[in-house]
Amino acid sequence: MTNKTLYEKLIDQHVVRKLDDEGHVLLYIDRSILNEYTSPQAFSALRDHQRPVRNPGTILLNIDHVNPTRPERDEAMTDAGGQLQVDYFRQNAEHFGIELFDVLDPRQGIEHVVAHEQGLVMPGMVIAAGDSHTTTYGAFGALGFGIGTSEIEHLLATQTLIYRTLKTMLVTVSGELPFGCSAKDIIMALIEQIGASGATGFAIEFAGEAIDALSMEGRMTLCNMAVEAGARGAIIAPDEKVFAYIAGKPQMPTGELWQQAIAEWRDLRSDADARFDSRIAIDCSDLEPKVTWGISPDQASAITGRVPDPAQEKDAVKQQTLRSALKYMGLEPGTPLAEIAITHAFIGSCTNGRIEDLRAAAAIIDGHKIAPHVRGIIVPGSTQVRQQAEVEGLAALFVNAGFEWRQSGCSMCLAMNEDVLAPGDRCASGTNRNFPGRQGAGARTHLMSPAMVAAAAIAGHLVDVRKFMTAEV
Ligand SMILES: CC(C)[C@H](C(=O)O)[C@@H](O)C(=O)O
Ligand code: SF4
Repeated sequence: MTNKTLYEKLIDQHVVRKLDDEGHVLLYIDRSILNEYTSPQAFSALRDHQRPVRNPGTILLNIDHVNPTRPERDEAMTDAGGQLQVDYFRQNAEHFGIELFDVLDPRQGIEHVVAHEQGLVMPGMVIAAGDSHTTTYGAFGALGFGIGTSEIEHLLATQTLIYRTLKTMLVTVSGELPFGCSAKDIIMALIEQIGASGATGFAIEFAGEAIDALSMEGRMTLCNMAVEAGARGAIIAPDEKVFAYIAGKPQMPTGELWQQAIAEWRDLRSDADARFDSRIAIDCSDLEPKVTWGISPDQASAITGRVPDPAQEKDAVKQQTLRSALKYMGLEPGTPLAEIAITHAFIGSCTNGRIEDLRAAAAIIDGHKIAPHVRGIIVPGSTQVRQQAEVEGLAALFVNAGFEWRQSGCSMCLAMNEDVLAPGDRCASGTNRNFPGRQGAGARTHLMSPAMVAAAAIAGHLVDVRKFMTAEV
């Protein structure tokens, strides 16, 4: 009998060599996904030293950050900088013999949606990629984490990384998710509770009945956004739901190999007496739909709440932090959150751009029109999600309600293409980051679930989604 956490087991299985007594190891990496934005210098360094990529078959190059999402798709980027990045990315794919999902590829999309669609994520894997939301893969019982450009170079050259093992945090979520709430509200509640750096230095394991009950999409939302609490890894022990979801995906084993794989994957769980460095318990039965009112993901509250009053804050530093958040957000203390008017509504991103998110939004929008002063934009997480939404009639429903229905990419999640807000714009956003300028210089972001965004788009202001729901929705 061992007493290890799932995280420790995955690390143990991937350690090539222990490097010191401070927790540094040489870690074997099973898979990597690179985007056009964070990989160029890594490739340049390999070229300078005339090094090959050690195992090109384990890498995928995928364009998502800078590509336009205008409905009529072509290969051209909007600006010269983006075009340069994409052109170099294409050259690197060719030069190093690595598969590329280019803009017009039917498999293209945001990397954290594409990866599992293509069956690249399997339980037990360690996946390091040039993007912080690689934590998403924890939903499949894989350890995923983001790496910087020099680490990408090391990984490409050696298939390994110098890695510092993390402390472990068990987040147990009990209770039944209430009406109107989703995985987004659970993760926003956790971040609000522990703070935007509350899990820095930790790998989180999520467990408990509310996690078991979540769909795969919900689990991905949860693990994806765990990085906004500082976690460089968030993992859920794989169960039958995972196996059913990944079965038959491209690149998954089949037949006898598949049977062997799931037999091994069923053992991927923390031991009953595993020791965690930290434990957090959340009862989700009294959650209410969440929104952020500030410039950090932990500056959040239930939609029934009000903009906080800095004067009530005794701690001078915290008071100043609050004041500057409200100044940037253009909000008055005490304003009911449900009275904050918006100019934009955005649904998309690797946090909430999957088919289930679009279905949740459509269920709210059905039969409504968006408020005349609101520009509503929906950017599916992948080309596959887009096609699926069209087949299901969701796209038509969005368009009839007044939304723009666009092609896939990161888009207004980080505004690196032409999908940029203007100073003073205020966006109800189903994304993951709300720091100043995230969606455009001087623009204001309120994070929330896609259903909440849909409701806000209709109302023209932040609003409690439960007002738009019948008990059956
Ligand atoms: C561009 C990339 C480095 C970045 C990340 O790592 O997360 C981006 O995807 C984001 O969401 O801010
Ligand atoms: S959708 Fe947003 S969070 Fe996700 S990878 Fe793209 S920019 Fe980063």
